[in-house]
Amino acid sequence: VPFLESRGNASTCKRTTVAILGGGVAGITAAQALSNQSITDFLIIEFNGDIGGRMIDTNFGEDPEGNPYKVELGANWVQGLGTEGGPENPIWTFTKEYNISNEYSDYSAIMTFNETGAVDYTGILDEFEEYWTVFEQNAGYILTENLQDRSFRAGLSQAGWKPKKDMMAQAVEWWMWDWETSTTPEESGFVFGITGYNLTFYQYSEENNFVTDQRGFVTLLKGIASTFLEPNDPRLLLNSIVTNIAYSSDGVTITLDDGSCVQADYAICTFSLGVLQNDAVAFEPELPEWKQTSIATFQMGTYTKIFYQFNETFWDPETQFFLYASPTKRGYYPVWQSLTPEGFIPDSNIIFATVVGRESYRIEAQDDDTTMQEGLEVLRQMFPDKNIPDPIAFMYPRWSLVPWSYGSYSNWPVGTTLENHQNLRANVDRLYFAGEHTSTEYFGFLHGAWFEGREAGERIAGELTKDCVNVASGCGNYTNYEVLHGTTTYDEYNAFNGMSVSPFFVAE
Ligand SMILES: Cc1cc2nc3c(=O)[nH]c(=O)nc-3n(C[C@H](O)[C@H](O)[C@H](O)COP(=O)(O)OP(=O)(O)OC[C@H]3O[C@@H](n4cnc5c(N)ncnc54)[C@H](O)[C@@H]3O)c2cc1C
Repeated sequence: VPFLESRGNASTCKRTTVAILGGGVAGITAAQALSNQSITDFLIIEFNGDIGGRMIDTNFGEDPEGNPYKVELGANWVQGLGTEGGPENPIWTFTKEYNISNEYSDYSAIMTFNETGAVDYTGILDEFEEYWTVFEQNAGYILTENLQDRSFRAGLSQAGWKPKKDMMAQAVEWWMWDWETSTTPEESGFVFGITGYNLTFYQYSEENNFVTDQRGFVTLLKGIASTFLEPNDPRLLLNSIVTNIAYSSDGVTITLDDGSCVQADYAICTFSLGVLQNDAVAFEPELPEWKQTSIATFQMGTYTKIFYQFNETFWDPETQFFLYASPTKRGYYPVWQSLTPEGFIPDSNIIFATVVGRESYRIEAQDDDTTMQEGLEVLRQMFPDKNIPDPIAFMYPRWSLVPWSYGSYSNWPVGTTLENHQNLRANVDRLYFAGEHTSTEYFGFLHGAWFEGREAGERIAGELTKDCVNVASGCGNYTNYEVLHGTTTYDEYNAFNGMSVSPFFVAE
């Protein structure tokens, strides 16, 4: 295929100043930042038929009148709200502004179970909380002294938390770690695991509010978008799938799957880390080594909510969370969340389980009925005295297979550095990047995407208008690191360190 043909005939491309690739939170806040600086010539190019990205709901089950409920498949909580006089999470600000119905998630409204039924091991939860202070001190020391990072598992273990084969302790650990990050303590880095937690929950607050709005959580994003987009605004291209991004120091040409193209002075790619990792989009030229390394390094987790609606609430109607410890498998249908309590959706009789990571991949690969039966079997163990009926509705998404996301949200693996992550953020020529995954402070969260979209928009607006409003970190190019250094110099590979043959030795 001739080069020009592969990326569309540039002379017939739509022209725009800034192409915003993706209409999720980051794409919308990027466009808003441009609008705020009077740059109105932009195009938002979005795969789906609506904006929102990972803020996405679906109809599920039915209410007493026979109308479906709305449940959130993706983001569901405002995480870390804010304190009086302190900084406020922007997602919380807009949740209030657009009257998004929500309710405080009370993590102490919890009951604990194992395969024999209800067994109170909430004491282990309290114990883990006490260890958390030690984790924080240790991680803080490693960060300030620039010591070698380790896995979250190693961090836990060195602080004295060793769940061993106690499945109830493992369930507690899953609830406190895997549930938030979608990854195991073995896969996660220690320092940035603790840092990420602190920056959201200590900077704002330790409150998480669960959104139950029957218009969908995305109503919030639509509210923000309505401040600068008209209804049916021609600058929003929906159902438009980007396949190819050709970039240079002069501009960016974007090709869509129908062969049409957009030529822009700048572009902001807000596609998820999963999309970038799955080669769903081709870059011309290939992204530089430093960029590719960062894309390959960070992890895309998968978080799966498995929804059941019953014809009655057979569980305690006031309890929000039911934690289950499987006798054989850590992370097997571990958390069940009820929508019955006051403030949620009381008449719904909806309860949903959450699994992450490998368990998500396992159930994604099997049919719905098999998964439904597995969950029911767990519920029958948890409530041995109840006669548990078959559900009247059942559903779960398969996030790791969704072609516009390929997973749920990102996490920092073992042994990475701030520099490597900065490379994930950094632009390559006129092609900028933003999204949940580029947030150093709030990766994995809605507010991370919100800040990062705004920053990319402000950096480009600063270049175009010569008026830089992003005072904290400037406008135009992001910092990037061409070379990432290891911690062992080549001459240390010697007999004194136990390596008496060269690591490159090959017997003749
Ligand atoms: C199951 C789940 C639970 C979560 N829970 C929470 C939570 O409770 N609280 C919280 O704060 N955060 C939560 N998150 C994270 C939050 O949803 C994300 O951080 C945020 O929505 C990411 O926004 P974004 O703009 O970076 O990316 P996205 O929302 O993914 O936006 C990128 C956009 O690009 C589009 N796109 C992708 N590929 C293409 C292509 N080839 N061509 C054109 N367009 C394309 C996509 O359709 C999408 O609209 C959750 C996420 C998931 C999946």
